[in-house]
Amino acid sequence: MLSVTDLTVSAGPRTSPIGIVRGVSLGVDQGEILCLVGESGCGKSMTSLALMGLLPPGARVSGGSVELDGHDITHLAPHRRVRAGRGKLAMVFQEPMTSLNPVTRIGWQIEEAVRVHDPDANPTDRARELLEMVRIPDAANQLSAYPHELSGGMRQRVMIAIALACRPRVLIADEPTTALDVTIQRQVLGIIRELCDDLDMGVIFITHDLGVVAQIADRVAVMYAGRLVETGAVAPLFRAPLHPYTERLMACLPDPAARSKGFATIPGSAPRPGEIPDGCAFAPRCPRAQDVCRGGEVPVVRPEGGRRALCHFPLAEGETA
Ligand SMILES: Nc1ncnc2c1ncn2[C@@H]1O[C@H](COP(=O)(O)OP(=O)(O)OP(=O)(O)O)[C@@H](O)[C@H]1O
Repeated sequence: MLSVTDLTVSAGPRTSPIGIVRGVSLGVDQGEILCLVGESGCGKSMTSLALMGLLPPGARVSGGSVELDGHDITHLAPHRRVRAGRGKLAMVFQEPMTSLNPVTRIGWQIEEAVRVHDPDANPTDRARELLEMVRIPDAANQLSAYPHELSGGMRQRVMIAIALACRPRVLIADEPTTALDVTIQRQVLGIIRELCDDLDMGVIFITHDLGVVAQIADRVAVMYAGRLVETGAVAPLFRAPLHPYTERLMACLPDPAARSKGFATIPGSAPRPGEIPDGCAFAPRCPRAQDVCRGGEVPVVRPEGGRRALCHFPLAEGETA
């Protein structure tokens, strides 16, 4: 349904551009949740903003394509997407308080989105229906609430309701539960899963939390230094990661049983755009790296099951980096 091919996002002068997102290819199907995971600064948000046509000033799509339902929307400005009826991608951000207008009732804010995207619908009825879809109790009365009168979890549900106003084919959720405590986080993840199934909608869920990935993902795309280094279905990827970065990232998950051993970390830090080394960008931090990793093209490994990894020395099942 959404097909991204070789997407490249650059910043800086056109004569010497800096690559932020480097040749990302991914697809999302109806009723599927794809989790995009990686360390801070690896390009997750810039990828999603490029898909939405909402890149900040200074950053631009410099290559590749984005197709939604077979239509090329790569360079379509947001208002043109709405006019062309191709605004069927919606996004939810991390902190709802910065997206909601604090001095306007939430009902009015949802109705505003309905008027733009669904002009034939009765705005108040549809706003109530959207609040019910995100399981806000007593939806009719909650329409008159101001954002500060709602909890963080309820505010994030309102943001999801606004995103659903355009009846999206694909919902992009950028760390929507990071600011929530674990019980509320679980509720919001449950709502996103249900909406994905009930509306047959694709979801790209961005997170750096592998615990969240395990709860919600159908497929996972692991990003490092602007590139997808591994993609695959969630269960085989967790059971036997192919890329040393994926395996090291998973080893960093806190394990209460091994508390006395302290926290695992990946030594060093991810390179910033403009400072990414040739060859495999993870090589300087990779325990398996050899000379061949430090220059030239990195081969694509494609074992069975639609999996894919970029690595000279992928891991066998049970092996650690
Ligand atoms: N307007 C901009 N111009 C140039 N570079 C930018 C701009 N905005 C962000 N960047 C850079 O792009 C890189 C990727 O940022 P991005 O926000 O996509 O990372 P991320 O993986 O989403 O991180 P986080 O998990 O912290 O949100 C970062 O190195 C950031 O400094």
